[in-house]
Amino acid sequence: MEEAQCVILDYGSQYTQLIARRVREQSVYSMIVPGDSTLERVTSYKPRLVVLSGGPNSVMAEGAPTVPDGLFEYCASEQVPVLGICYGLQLIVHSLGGEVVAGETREYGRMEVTTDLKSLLYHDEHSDKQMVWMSHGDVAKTLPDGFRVVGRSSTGAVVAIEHAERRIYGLQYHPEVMHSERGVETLRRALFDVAKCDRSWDMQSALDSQLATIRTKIGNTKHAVCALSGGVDSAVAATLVHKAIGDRLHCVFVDNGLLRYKEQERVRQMFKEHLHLPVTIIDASERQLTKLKGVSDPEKKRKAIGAEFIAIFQEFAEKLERDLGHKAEFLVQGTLYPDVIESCPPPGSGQKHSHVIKSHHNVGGLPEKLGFDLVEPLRWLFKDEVRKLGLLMGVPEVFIKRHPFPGPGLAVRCLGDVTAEPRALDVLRDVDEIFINALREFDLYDQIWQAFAVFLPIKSVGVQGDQRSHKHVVGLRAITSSDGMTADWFRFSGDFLAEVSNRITNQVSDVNRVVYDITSKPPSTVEWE
Ligand SMILES: Nc1ncnc2c1ncn2[C@@H]1O[C@H](COP(=O)(O)OP(=O)(O)OP(=O)(O)O)[C@@H](O)[C@H]1O
Ligand SMILES: O=c1[nH]c(=O)c2[nH+]cn([C@@H]3O[C@H](COP(=O)(O)O)[C@@H](O)[C@H]3O)c2[nH]1
Ligand SMILES: NC(=O)CC[C@H](N)C(=O)O
Ligand SMILES: [Mg+2]
Repeated sequence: MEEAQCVILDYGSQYTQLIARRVREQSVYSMIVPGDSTLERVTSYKPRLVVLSGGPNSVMAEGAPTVPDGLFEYCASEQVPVLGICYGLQLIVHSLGGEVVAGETREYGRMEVTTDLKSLLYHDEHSDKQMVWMSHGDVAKTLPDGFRVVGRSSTGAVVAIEHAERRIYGLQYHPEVMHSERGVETLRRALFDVAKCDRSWDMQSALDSQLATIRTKIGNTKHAVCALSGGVDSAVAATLVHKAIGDRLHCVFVDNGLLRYKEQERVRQMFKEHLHLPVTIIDASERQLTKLKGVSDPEKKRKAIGAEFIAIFQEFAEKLERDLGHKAEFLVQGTLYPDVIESCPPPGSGQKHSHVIKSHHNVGGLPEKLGFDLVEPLRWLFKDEVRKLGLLMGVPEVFIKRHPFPGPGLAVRCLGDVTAEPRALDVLRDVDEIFINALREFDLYDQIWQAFAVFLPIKSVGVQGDQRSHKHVVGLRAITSSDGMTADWFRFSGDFLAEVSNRITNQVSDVNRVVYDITSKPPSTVEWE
């Protein structure tokens, strides 16, 4: 049986994989298992640290997930430390005799906490104050015997606890998210100072093992279709699979009518100059927009787009079979972990406690009858890890540095029925182009993780040239992030925003008002739908 120094019990947090990647970043191999696994399963990995993840449930609710029977006894007898995060902390408190109650207010986003520098979790820090990221409603009211508080919020709430002798630790905040300032250091202390793990994992070994896995899966004669979007994930996935199976890989790019300004031409040029892989471009704009007519529910829109993508890939595979005589049994997609976790708890993944946030077109939006076996070599990675893997394989910077662009494209940025207002998509394209060009001109593009415009299906009153106008409102969004799981809005200067707003209202005649989105994720998401 495989060994993993760190075993993460998953209670359905949006951030479980993020914990795993933070552990990978420390060169420690980790394994995620469902929160209700048996004790035997957990102990079979011979962990040196057991982490209990966050989750959407409340420990007080009937049927809420609990720790495997005997976990705390095993950890005590084998001297294996336990770290609970958010729901994990609440589980520790609830299971060992303390009390968890619903907080008076829920806490989402940034918060300053004061920590006890005597705790092993914080022991070599210079300051006892740090900014952390919260996402919870319940709080620990009384602690089980032997526990003490080692971190408090400015309002006095318990945010970190420990039982130093039993080596059980709990954090109410999320150390794994980038916006928790010193979260990585805290996890590092848990891994090395508390649990004495060794560093023995790296990206090159992950690359080698992925290549071997792909070769075994596709074999020496079979063919695969690769959905290529011009974005970084599919460029890296295609490069990886091409390394494994060479010309048996057939790439296809779909223009679904929801792309940005001149995207098809630009992507065609990028593929030609930089990627050197044969790509077939399919124009499916009309059929996709017809399918979206009258659909305004965001989930229905996403599913309609996912289904159409697959229909097009299937037709492409049939054409390949007719032209070349090879049946493509596999579909390669650049699916990343955030696509998976927000979309659906995939069967067998152990994420059955998670909530569906939105169905990404390439995961939860897929139709039931796929007709392909999926090859998704990046499925367990995050965007920045994919960028690193891409650089390791020599994928050109034009792909690596591009802002992400979702497969459902402008459909999730044009709220409601995208066909309701005939000019909506064109207005959105023009506004987006002005905004992105301004970011490049003012040297801001690379400081921002993702930026785009949103078309709102409402009109507002304005005055232009002494005349009353009744025109559309557009939103601008720009965020900082490292992986898209959490995000903060980018602090532009007022002058920059004024310049962009001016350009938009002067150049796009359908718009008389521009607003800037100042919400973090959580509580918002990056895209508006
Ligand atoms: N227009 C498209 N044509 C073909 N495949 C697409 C298209 N858009 C998305 N896909 C497929 O869906 C996957 C997920 O899309 P997603 O936008 O998350 O990744 P990406 O486009 O490769 O990278 P990025 O997130 O940087 O935009 C892609 O990796 C690709 O396999
Ligand atoms: O390929 C994709 N298909 C989708 O259906 C999809 N939905 C969101 N995104 C991108 O994922 C990141 C996180 O976005 P959200 O906070 O809106 O979920 C952001 O980078 C989004 O642009 C998608 N990408
Ligand atoms: N993020 C979490 O783990 C949340 C835990 C629990 N559902 C709460 O709201 O307090
Ligand atoms: Mg994309």
